Amino acid sequence: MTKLSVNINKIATLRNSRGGDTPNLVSVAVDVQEFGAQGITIHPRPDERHIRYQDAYDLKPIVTTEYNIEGNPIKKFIDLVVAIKPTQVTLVPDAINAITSNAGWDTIKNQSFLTEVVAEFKRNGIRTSIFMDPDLGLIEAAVKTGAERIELYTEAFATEYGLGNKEAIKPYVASANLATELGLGINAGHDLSLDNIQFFAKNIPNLLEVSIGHALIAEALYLGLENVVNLYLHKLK
Ligand SMILES: CC(=O)[C@@H](O)[C@H](O)COP(=O)(O)O
Ligand SMILES: NCC(=O)COP(=O)(O)O
Repeated sequence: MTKLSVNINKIATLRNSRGGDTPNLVSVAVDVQEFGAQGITIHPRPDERHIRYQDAYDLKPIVTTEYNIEGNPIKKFIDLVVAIKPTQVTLVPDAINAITSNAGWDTIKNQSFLTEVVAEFKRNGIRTSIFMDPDLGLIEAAVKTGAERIELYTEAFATEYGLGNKEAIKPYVASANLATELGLGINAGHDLSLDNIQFFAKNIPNLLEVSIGHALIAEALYLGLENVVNLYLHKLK
């Protein structure tokens, strides 16, 4: 079965927008796990515009499922992850000012850098996953870094599937088959949603974990809105 890791970046975005502590990130993470999610994902960015580095520490004692920390392995990020020792670190080659993740690693160009970083996390007992486009050559190079998993970057699939192009799954299926053959575990994420997740998960062999944030939090708003509006109306009677 594929595990669902809920990315709670957007909860932190909402909290930060008022400068206070509503919604409380730790309570949300506790509830998300209570509701059955099998993991919590955060992606602290260098500007801390949503998840703050302190959040990563505050979450550590309450994440009883898989704790996945994503980010670009700059020194500050590596130190944070090594101090916290989550279940998994997902390496993402973010540009400093990227609005969101927009590319996977070039595992050929960055082979020696990634190999060093993966070894450092391995020494600390942390599983490493590499965020990747569905490119067979790059996946062959990924295994040489020593990483245990790859995370397939699903934005291209999500966009094409939304336009009705189901063929967009093909490179992901081929990538998953190759990764399995090479002994790499398979995660996936970015722009997965209630609309596309079932099709994606049904077609990708050996999909271990998906991390979903942006759409899941938006869907939680849509699906919860009627209930909350009615609760307010009731209080105003
Ligand atoms: C690696 C990945 O696809 C997600 O972590 C995504 O980047 C979410 O980050 P933001 O919430 O900052 O958009
Ligand atoms: N690794 C992907 C992730 O954590 C969530 O991405 P998104 O659902 O916010 O696009």
